[in-house]
Amino acid sequence: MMMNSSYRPSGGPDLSLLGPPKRRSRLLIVDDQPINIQVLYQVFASEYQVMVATSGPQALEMCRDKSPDLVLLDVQMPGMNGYEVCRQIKADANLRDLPVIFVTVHSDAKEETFGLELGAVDYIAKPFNPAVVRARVKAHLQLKLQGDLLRHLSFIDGLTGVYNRRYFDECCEQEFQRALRNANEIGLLIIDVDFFKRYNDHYGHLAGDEALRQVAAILNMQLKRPGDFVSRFGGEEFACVLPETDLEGARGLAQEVLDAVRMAHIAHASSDVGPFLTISVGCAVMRPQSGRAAAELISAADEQLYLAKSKGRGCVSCVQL
Ligand SMILES: Nc1nc2c(ncn2[C@@H]2O[C@H](COP(=O)(O)OP(=O)(O)OP(=O)(O)O)[C@@H](O)[C@H]2O)c(=O)[nH]1
Repeated sequence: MMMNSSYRPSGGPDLSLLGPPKRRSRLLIVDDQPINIQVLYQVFASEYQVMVATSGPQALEMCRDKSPDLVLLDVQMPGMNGYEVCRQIKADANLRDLPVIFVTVHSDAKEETFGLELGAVDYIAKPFNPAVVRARVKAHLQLKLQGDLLRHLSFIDGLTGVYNRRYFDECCEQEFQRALRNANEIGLLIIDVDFFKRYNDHYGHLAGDEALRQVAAILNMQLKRPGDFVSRFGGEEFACVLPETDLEGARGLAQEVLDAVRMAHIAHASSDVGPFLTISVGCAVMRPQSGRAAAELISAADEQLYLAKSKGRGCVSCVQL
């Protein structure tokens, strides 16, 4: 599954997803006949946020822009029919998890099988019983929300609550491609806790875990722009992807996170840097061009981290590619 960064809050994952839903579910009704729209609207308007599209292309646009939770899709429409809309939804990595229910007068077994094979979750024949349609939609929405939650959890690091390496790998590549398309710069920080083996040896592994949680929370707080995100890159390493950020901006942020960790005054009696826990930060910035890869940005930030370590730790090292 692709993650769409436009829905990502700054810094870390949206933990509000773990609680009860904060908004009404969004239904998109797609039909070219106003009378059909009206009937379905009346069935659902009191319970859901209902949106309407009257053609296939408009439906696809609304799926991309308005993030509905479920689509009720008429089959027979002039121009692009419902089957084609469904096919395009299922072919789009950002939309393929969106449940589609066909609502149609053409309800023979062959048509129904065809619609389900295209990836629809259900097929409702007209004329329909409103109570049955309501119940079916409710059941499919519950499944959708559970699926969303599971997908979301699969991208979170269990120890620190920030995004995990899997999320980093997908989203760093996605942001890199976006920067390439828009001719923007992109920055990457790779952050490592200094003398962390000694920390574990001195305070114990559980205290080490707690220190990692604290560092993750500090990094989360420092990242304020909607596209920025923190992830756990490895054991005691974190990575921050900074879309649309130049060298000066990335260097400034790197220094801010460094200062914030130091100012948290987490005691580290066996560090050579000072009495408190510190981090080293490798920072790389580039304006991607075709033929270049996100891996280049990652290995450059990693090299800078190595330089920061060799300069004595507790500092930032940056490069513009
Ligand atoms: N408590 C805890 N420790 C971890 C975790 N993941 C990795 N570590 C520890 O982090 C330590 C990293 O050690 P090193 O790679 O030698 O680096 P370092 O001691 O930080 O030394 P420098 O990076 O050179 O400053 C190892 O002892 C790992 O066991 C974790 O999830 N929890």
